[in-house]
Amino acid sequence: MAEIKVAVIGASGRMGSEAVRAVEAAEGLRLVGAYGSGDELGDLAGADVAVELTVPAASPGNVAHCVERGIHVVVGTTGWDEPRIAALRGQLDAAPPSSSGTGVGVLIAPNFAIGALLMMSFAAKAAPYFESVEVIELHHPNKVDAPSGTAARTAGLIGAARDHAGLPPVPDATTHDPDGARGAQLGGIRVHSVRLRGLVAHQEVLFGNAGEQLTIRHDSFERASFMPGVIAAVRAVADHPGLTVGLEKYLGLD
Ligand SMILES: NC(=O)c1ccc[n+]([C@@H]2O[C@H](COP(=O)([O-])OP(=O)(O)OC[C@H]3O[C@@H](n4cnc5c(N)ncnc54)[C@H](O)[C@@H]3O)[C@@H](O)[C@H]2O)c1
Ligand SMILES: O=C(O)C1=N[C@H](C(=O)O)CCC1
Repeated sequence: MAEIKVAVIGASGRMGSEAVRAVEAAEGLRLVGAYGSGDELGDLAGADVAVELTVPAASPGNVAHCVERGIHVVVGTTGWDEPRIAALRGQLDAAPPSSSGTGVGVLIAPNFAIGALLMMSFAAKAAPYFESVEVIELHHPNKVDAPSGTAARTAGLIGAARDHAGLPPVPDATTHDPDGARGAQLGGIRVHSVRLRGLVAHQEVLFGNAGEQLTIRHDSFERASFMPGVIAAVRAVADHPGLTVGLEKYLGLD
């Protein structure tokens, strides 16, 4: 297999610095560029694949820059809502071919950890069987976005599974909540965001029926937990032209 040239955007950050080390240690991958805030991206030093790990405000611009140059992108940055995704689809339609002559591939991965992918898959599987469900995501206090990308994705999967099963809305008698104590509502699913010193990235999905509860919990204790997924995505993105949302699609876990 030919060597894959990789650039990391957001290379000084918590995830980016870990990704730099993981790429350097991975067989068949060569780190050709590491970019931080304010750096000129240019042609990304001839990279075949860019790993984008920055902030929601910068990510769409960075991804567009890569796509316009035929560079595949693995995106870990959160904040990719529907309007942003629609704009990216348009950019992909107009993209030049990649260095290998194939269509450009972009993966948006709300979570790279294998356990988190399974947690989301299990939650989608359980969703049709429970009357009530709520998502609690818990992260380090330096995180700038809420709810987490993982929680938004989980709520979307659960909502779709409930709709498909013809379930009614989640029961909730609340009529007075002036301070937003019931959390955010994403597609009809309540999501609660905790920010606590000492945490990394954690999520619980609570399902309830009369007389029983199912809790599905995932914990990332270290950012090392994300790196096998980042490397797998870098290796696979060129084989998946166009936009893919969710690493589970590459791994056959969906
Ligand atoms: N998909 C996953 O599994 C996963 C896991 C952890 C974090 N994340 C997400 O990854 C993103 C980064 O998280 P983090 O904890 O590393 O954040 P961080 O704040 O530690 O790092 C972000 C870095 O991006 C840099 N940056 C900002 N604008 C930039 C630009 N225009 N060009 C280049 N660099 C720029 C910042 O200077 C900083 O070094 C967040 O959106 C987070 O939610 C995703
Ligand atoms: O630390 C973060 O920030 C994380 N962001 C992603 C999210 O928002 O879901 C993945 C988990 C860690």
